[in-house]
Amino acid sequence: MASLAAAEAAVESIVPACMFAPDRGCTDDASGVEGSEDGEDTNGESLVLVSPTGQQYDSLLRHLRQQVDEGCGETIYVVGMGSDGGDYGLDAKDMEASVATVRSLCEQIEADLILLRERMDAGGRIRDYLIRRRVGEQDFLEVRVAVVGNVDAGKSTLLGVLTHGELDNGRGFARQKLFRHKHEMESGRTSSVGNDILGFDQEGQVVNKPDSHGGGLDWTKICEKSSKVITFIDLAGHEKYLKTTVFGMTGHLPDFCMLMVGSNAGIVGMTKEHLGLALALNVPVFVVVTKIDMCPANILQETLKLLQRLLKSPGCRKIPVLVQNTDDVIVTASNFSSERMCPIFQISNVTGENMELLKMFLNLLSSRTNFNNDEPAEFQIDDTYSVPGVGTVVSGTTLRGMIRLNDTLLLGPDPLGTFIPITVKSIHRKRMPVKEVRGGQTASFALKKIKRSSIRKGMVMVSPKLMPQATWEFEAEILVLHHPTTISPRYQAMVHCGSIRQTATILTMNKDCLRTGDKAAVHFRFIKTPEYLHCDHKLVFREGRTKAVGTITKVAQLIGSTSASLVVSSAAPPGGEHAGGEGPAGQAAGQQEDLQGGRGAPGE
Ligand SMILES: Nc1nc2c(ncn2[C@@H]2O[C@H](COP(=O)(O)OP(=O)(O)OP(=O)(O)O)[C@@H](O)[C@H]2O)c(=O)[nH]1
Repeated sequence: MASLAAAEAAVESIVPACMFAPDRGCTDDASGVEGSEDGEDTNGESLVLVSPTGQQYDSLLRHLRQQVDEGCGETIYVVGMGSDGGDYGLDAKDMEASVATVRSLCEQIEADLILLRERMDAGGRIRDYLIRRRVGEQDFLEVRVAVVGNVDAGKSTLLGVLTHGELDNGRGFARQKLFRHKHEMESGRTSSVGNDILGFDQEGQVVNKPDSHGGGLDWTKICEKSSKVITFIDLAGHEKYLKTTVFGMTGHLPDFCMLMVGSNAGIVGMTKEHLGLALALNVPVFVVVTKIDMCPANILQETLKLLQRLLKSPGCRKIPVLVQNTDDVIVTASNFSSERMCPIFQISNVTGENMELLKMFLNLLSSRTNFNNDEPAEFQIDDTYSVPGVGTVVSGTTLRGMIRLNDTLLLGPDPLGTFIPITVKSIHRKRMPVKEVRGGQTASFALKKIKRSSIRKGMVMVSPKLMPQATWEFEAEILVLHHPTTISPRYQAMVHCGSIRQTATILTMNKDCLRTGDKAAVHFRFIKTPEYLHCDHKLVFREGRTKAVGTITKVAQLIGSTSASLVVSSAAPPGGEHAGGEGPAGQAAGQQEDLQGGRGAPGE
């Protein structure tokens, strides 16, 4: 990415992990209450846990519940820390009493308490615990990690090693278990957006147990045994599959991005491109440097040096942190989603060196988005299948709300902007039949009486309460990351927004032309079909080497349906099926759309 490349600053040292104090402990929350209300000193917090009064206990409980909610079901909790965030430590007796208090708090919120580490300070012991809310037998916390990096960085190999528990031979052994398409098997390259899952039990142990004959993984068993499931979105490294990679990053809603770098090859090919994409979409990135078994020490050091320069450059503004032991894992995982920190792991898929640190880190990652189950449901479709004996199946991500069996949702928009009512007849989550799915969960739905050909990626299934509208046009604030010359009205490129992927034309913009580095408010129009869009959604606008990122600011409403039973589509696509780029820019715009802020009132 040009802006990254241009901006690499020569800053040298990698920041040690220890400079980041764990910030998700009980300290600041509870102490804010106890410290001030009860006049405790800075060590008051650690002592409050030893024998809390009824009032203190209630406040500790309230704060723990809030922390766990904010952490989407889990948090790292430090026992023996002062209210100023400093380490104080407790003697064995006080530690025992404090842990008993925390355990009792955990029982109240139905969570497990798992010891991560114990360290000694001048005042005594300090312990970090993982507190994870218990979920039902069929339920688990879900975290999505997009896996990117240049060709040959070892992405598929690492996923093979992690999910199948067997090391690689350096000649492609581990990755064979993941290949899904024949041409990939032949060329050894990943072209599809693949999904692999890694389950962790309450103790943080990997539960994946490949079948001893075929080496296959039983997803149902993994999910049943897991309290946390990491879904890896394995994205292609080769430039020719960039479209798929961008789709994976926008459409599969990753919580985090794992950027893989081959230590011997260094920062080459698509590495910067992929990093830039993650940054543009605000997805926190951690880096895994592979092949350390075969890399001479001086080359590894050079790669690490270039990597940290890139991460610290003004285009990235990250704080690279080398993860070398379990303490570093806990500190980086505790601060990862909130800070600008970028943890860096150095691993070998062949010897397994540092693999345990990476696994521990993955187990401690928590989803970044808190979903409210009471909101009207919204599900975005990122793939469709025809399953023999079942019919049409759509897969995708639940963006919000809950979807239950037999719910009626509106599916659309079709090329006319229409949404049609459909009933959910069966739901699968990670290949398991379930009765409901919630915001943040991926799922597949079997749909009755609908042809696969009438469903596109980018369509949605939403609650009728949302009265969905389709739109041909929208406005976005965009930043041009790279363009060889200048962009002006009528320019066309592919817009990626969530699972939408469609060419759009620039109708107007608030500047005459745009060059690399320019920001502008741009009015776009899709060329083929209207789409279901939201304000504030991130988008990527790209064509060849041209890349821009942005945020939707206004959505023009054109057509839609207002209830499950009422389907309205009075307007034909203005300018015909392929209007964009042909007729004058203003012609279509002049018909009936009016750019409104937000989603506005539903149309008729
Ligand atoms: N010695 C050694 N070889 C490795 C390691 N990781 C991967 N390899 C080898 O590197 C080659 C490329 O690995 P892949 O996993 O296919 O790379 P990729 O990043 O998935 O490549 P694409 O799918 O094309 O994007 C394979 O031959 C692996 O066996 C490692 O840690 N050490």
